[in-house]
Amino acid sequence: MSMLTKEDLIQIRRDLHQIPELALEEFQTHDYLLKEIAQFNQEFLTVRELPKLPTAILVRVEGSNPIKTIGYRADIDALPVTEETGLPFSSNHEGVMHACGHDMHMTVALAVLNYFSEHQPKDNMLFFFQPAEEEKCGGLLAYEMGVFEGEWRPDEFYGLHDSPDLPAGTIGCRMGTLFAGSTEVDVDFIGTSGHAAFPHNANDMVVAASAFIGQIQTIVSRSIDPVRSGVITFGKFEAGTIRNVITGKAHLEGTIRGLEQSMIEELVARIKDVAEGIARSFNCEVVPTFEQGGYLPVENNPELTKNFIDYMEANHGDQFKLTEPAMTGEDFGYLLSKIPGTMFWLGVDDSHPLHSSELSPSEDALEPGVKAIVDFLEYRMQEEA
Ligand SMILES: CC(=O)N[C@@H](CCC[C@H](N)C(=O)O)C(=O)O
Repeated sequence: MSMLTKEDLIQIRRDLHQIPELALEEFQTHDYLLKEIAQFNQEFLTVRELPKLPTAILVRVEGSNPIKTIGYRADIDALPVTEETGLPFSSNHEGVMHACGHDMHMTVALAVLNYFSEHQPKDNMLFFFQPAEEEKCGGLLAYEMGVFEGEWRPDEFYGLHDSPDLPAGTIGCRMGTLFAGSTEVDVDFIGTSGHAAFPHNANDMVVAASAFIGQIQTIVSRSIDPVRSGVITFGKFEAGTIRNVITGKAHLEGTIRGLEQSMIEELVARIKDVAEGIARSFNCEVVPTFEQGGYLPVENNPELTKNFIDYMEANHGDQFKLTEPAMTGEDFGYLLSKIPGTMFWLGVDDSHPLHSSELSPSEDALEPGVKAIVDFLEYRMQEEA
């Protein structure tokens, strides 16, 4: 088992929880991870940093008699959320929080790496501490800069996401699509600014953007077959500066989700229709822009995922659950489109959902999660390719 004790795991998690950083700004996190890794047995390890992706860390573990390389990825970024957990180890970074549990992901990955630094694996291993999952697609950035080449290219890739909906320590997975694809959408409104007292001399973009939001939320509910699944969420609404000025500008940021790319394309087309309609009815400019980047659906490789599920059901049956697809996005979907692998859930048993300012994953998930993953990876290396 991992040479890190439960107390070590909890301390690492809490240290990381206090220093959450946004996509591509994970500098303190990077330094913390390097410091922890430097304390591991270095005999089999090669640590690699990426000048063009300076907060990323790759660690290669030399196998004793390798026939393949197994990759394990953990995302390291946080969200612009003001923490409201009231925990004694709450975020020290104002307005930033590990509201998606990536502190848990990093802790589990460190523990798994620590184990294999003490117990040389038969096959090579590659640990990827990845920046920028929540936005800016760190996995795609790394892949496109050629990181995963030669001895740094895994033959199969694994990664997890924490799930507040599953009991602490439970592993969840499914064949096929685990997570939705997502496309980011920004919408800019251009009208005419003016005095609050003379609305007839202005063109109020708070009203136009609000009408847009109202109409947008009829797309899924009124024009999509209810047995299919799609999501449109606008999480950011910026308009205006003071109560007595009519703003001539508004800016919205949202996200579109679908389990098939065709659903996302359908929603994009309908959003464009609504934008054109609002522009006409409010006599203003409405400019939507769309960006998918690396947020492809997370498609679990059939052979590797069957192997994963069969192993978990046979050896951790009381700790394993087949799950339904989720409308979360994950840029691990991009990496899995290039390198076969499996993403799975780790239950953290919390009443608060992912991205909540009160998310508080159960630390009881850490030890059983590490053990299940170490056991599976050792099993994976016993099998011939
Ligand atoms: C697991 C998770 O919460 N992932 C994020 C991925 C965000 C992708 C992109 N920035 C977007 O907003 O579509 C999620 O929000 O699902």
